[in-house]
Amino acid sequence: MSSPKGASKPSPIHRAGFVSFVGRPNVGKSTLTNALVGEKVAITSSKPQTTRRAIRGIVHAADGQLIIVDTPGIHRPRTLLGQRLNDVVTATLGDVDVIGMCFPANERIGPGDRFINESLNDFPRAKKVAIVTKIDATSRPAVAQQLLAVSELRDWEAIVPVSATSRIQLDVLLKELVALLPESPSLYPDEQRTDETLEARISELIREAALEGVSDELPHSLAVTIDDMVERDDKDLVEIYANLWVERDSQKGIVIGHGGERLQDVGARARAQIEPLVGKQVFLSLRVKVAREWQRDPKQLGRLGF
Ligand SMILES: Nc1nc2c(ncn2[C@@H]2O[C@H](COP(=O)(O)OP(=O)(O)OP(=O)(O)O)[C@@H](O)[C@H]2O)c(=O)[nH]1
Repeated sequence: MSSPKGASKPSPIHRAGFVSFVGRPNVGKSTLTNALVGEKVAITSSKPQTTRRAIRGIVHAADGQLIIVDTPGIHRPRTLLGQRLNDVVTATLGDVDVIGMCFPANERIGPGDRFINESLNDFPRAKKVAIVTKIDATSRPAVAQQLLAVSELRDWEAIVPVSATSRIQLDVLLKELVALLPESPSLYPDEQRTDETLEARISELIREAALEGVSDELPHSLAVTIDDMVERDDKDLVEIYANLWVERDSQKGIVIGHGGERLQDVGARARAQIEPLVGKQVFLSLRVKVAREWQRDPKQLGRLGF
């Protein structure tokens, strides 16, 4: 069959693939993921090492689809939980097309950055891009200095300065990342932004609310499970029954707060985030429970979803 007259030009190249952002804790990986995806999919927090799961955010660009696999910070394991985090990182990075290593513009490159940069040699398949984050937080000369320092670490495919919170250069970064992906049709439907289950996203929002304004020892000791989600027939309402797990009785006190005030606050903040997600009113029941030393116990880790 001959081709019809005036057949349309071959369509432009479409790309799709996986990217993972790595870097020391607190360099802005989760915030960058959220800013690129345009919807809250990854937990962000001012506390380091709060990202546990490989969460995918999906960015739909005109010429490609970028699937972001958000990994926890690479660090040396201290507990069994730490060990599992590193396993997640290794499994994830072995599988992605592009690794975006993040360096905050406002902090000098240190041994932690060098350690991670060197470990990237173990993943030869992935193309490596340097992302200088938080450029809003420092001066232009300091950003320039950081770009130079980063360029000396390895032969990057690209070096892109960005600010996730001020939304500076996000389009440039997206273009660079998509250009490095393999030619492929979209891997996910257009309307989809994440492949996390609703339950997992709700758990993360509760965890994030519970971590706000607590002392540094708590983040690793906090896990959330959802017992039940009930859609009410008579009202536009979802009832969510969740447990907040801590390791020690003393931590239980911290989470609940004086007269239960803190827990009420946590519930209110979590609910405000969950309601737009489920598109309904939410009744949220939070119970704080103690699972002793759960970070070191494989059985408990399994039960808590790690
Ligand atoms: N000024 C400024 N702050 C930022 C920017 N991006 C992130 N931050 C802040 O940096 C802190 C850490 O951000 P996260 O996105 O949680 O960092 P992360 O690298 O995902 O941290 P882990 O999950 O611990 O690995 C938060 O307080 C953010 O608000 C940015 O572009 N500008």
